[in-house]
Amino acid sequence: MSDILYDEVPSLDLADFDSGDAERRKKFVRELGEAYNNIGFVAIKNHYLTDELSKSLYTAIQKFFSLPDEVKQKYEIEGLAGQRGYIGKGKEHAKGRTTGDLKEFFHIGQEVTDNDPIKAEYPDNVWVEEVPELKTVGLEVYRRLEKTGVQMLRAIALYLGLDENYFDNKVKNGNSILRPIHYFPIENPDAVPADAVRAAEHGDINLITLLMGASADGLQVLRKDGKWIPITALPEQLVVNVGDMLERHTNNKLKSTIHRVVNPPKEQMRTSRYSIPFFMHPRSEMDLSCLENCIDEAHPKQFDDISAGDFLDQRLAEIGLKK
Ligand SMILES: O=C(O)CCC(=O)C(=O)O
Ligand SMILES: [Fe+2]
Repeated sequence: MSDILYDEVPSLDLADFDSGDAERRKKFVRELGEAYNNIGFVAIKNHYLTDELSKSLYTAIQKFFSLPDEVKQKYEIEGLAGQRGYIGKGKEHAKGRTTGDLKEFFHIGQEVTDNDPIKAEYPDNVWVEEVPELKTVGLEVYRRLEKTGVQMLRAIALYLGLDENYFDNKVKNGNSILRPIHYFPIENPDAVPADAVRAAEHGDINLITLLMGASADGLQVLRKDGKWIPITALPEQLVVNVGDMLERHTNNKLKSTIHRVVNPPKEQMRTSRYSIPFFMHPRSEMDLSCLENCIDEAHPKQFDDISAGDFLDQRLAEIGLKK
């Protein structure tokens, strides 16, 4: 276990892992593992998303979120537990809280294009008549982030002493979600609940999260010594962090670190913040039981056995999305 106290999230170059050079690959795996064993977050460059695509997606989502609330509500579909389409202001709260976060968001899910029977498990995506480009751009970004995630999981598998392709078939047609978020302007800060924040402290539910650079500051990660560290990814970087599913599966070896998005100073509450995380989920049948090689005398088994699907359902109820 490494005890470094980072002042910023470590930066890695995915090209090191993608290169055919064994030493560069090993270095990437070692540094990634060290960071995930410690702070649970890294920033990577040379991923598979382009600047152009990311800009196009930001443009499309800004167009969507600036539609009147009544129009956006057409895309908020009952019975989907917030898994597709629009989720309105204040609907989601962090686990263990009841005050809703000061955000609205939109979910794009997996499009199964082969004849994998898992297609029947997933609700159809919800597309927006007023912003048709959200579909084309959103799906392209989804595919590229998914591909980047597969590479990250290969490096993680090697760090864990597993076969490099251990996660491949577990995330193939997995239940991942692309979530453009709008932290909306607050005209009157005194009118919102005193404890309401943009995103209250939480760990992500999924295996790993890939986060495109946000439009403004505010994201912070909780370091082991209790200090909140701001995350400032460079424009060409993606932030990739460990989620609760991976923490569980690795019996706490890899850390799902608590993070939050703080409110801006009062005079800037009238400004928007946008961000776009991609939550990489496996197929629901994946067994999240602690890996044998992550259990020993010094690290007794910390979690009960559960499948990814059951774990997700449990957490969706805890954050107010599933009744
Ligand atoms: O908006 C951000 O920068 C991060 C959002 C986040 O942590 C989440 O949606 O899980
Ligand atoms: Fe998060």
